[in-house]
Amino acid sequence: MDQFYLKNAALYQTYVDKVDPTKPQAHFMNLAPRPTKEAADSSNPNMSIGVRIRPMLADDIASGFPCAVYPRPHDPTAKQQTIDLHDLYNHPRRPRPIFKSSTHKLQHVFDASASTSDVYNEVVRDLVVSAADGKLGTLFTYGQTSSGKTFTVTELQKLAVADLLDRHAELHVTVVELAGNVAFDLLNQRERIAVREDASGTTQLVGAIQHQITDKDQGIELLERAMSFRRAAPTLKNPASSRSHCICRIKVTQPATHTQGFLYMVDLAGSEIARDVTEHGPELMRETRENNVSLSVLKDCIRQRALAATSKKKVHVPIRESTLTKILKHVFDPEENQECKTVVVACLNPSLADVASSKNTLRYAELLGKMD
Ligand SMILES: Nc1ncnc2c1ncn2[C@@H]1O[C@H](COP(=O)(O)OP(=O)(O)OP(=O)(O)O)[C@@H](O)[C@H]1O
Repeated sequence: MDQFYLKNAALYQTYVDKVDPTKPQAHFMNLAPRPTKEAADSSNPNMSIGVRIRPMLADDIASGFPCAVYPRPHDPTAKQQTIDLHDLYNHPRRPRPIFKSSTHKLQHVFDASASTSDVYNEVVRDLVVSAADGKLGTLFTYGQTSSGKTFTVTELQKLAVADLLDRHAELHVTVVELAGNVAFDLLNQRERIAVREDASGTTQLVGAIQHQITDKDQGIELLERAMSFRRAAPTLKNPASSRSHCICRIKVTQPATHTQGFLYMVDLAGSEIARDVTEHGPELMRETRENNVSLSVLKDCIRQRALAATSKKKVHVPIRESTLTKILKHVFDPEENQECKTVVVACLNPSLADVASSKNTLRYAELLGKMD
């Protein structure tokens, strides 16, 4: 596919240049227009979905792949923002490749010019306020490998800590890495820990040390120390690819009222498709398989949780099938009665080389928007 895209990069660009972004969906080369995808439900005040499109990096540009992801200009009056994705296909009965676009609508879209502070102010601050009020807040970033998840979540963690300290909260942080179903404490020399449900059904990180954060600099130092213990390996797509999920949990206590909230900030391992793993050795392949299994359980939980929101029948959400979803139980459990706000930031690498993965990421982001 890469060779096909590279060979037709100039043709692709001529199609992209002809796109009229005011149309609901751009279609060229005699393709019949399709109805625009059903907009995601943005009415749930406890769930926000954002998409962050990282810039094309020097390496992306040097590799010759054009940009495939085009956010439309921000419309402050609209409930949802629009992204167009342009792809190119071979058609057996046509002399030239076919250009095909899809339109995706999401609550919050951050283009390549947006800073992490913009993401924080628009979607994460509310979550932090909620945790400071004694509730549960969860942020997770997901997307294909090298889409900017770690870049985004690392900076958001620091902004959240600074904001919580400004709110005079007492903070205790735990940072855990999940390689498949095995959990390690990143603030205790990668000691292995256990993930268990207690009698009340709450998931506990047994053996993980909670470190108090006393000021911003010490908080940043702790978070950076945790990141330095994270497993990373060079891959075809990312010279410093995180090979695991990373969960940063901040316990937020208000000394005046004794309320206790939790903020979870989760950097998911990158999803990798067959093309991304052609140069993986056996160890990287094993990690990829394990990560893909837990991401797949996560997707099942997302799908089933969305179904549970609309079905009158009891729907099974397979929360216990992976350690990751056990830790995120409060997000997916339809029986959960503690108020929980969730923010998902789907990350995209805009290169045409990754367009199939980007489409998947956007589809799941739209599905998440339907969780009620
Ligand atoms: N918004 C951004 N602005 C500038 N550079 C970015 C941005 N987002 C990501 N990058 C760069 O893109 C590259 C990949 O980002 P990152 O490592 O965060 O991806 P990832 O999704 O966590 O990948 P993996 O799943 O493989 O760990 C890094 O070099 C990072 O610095």
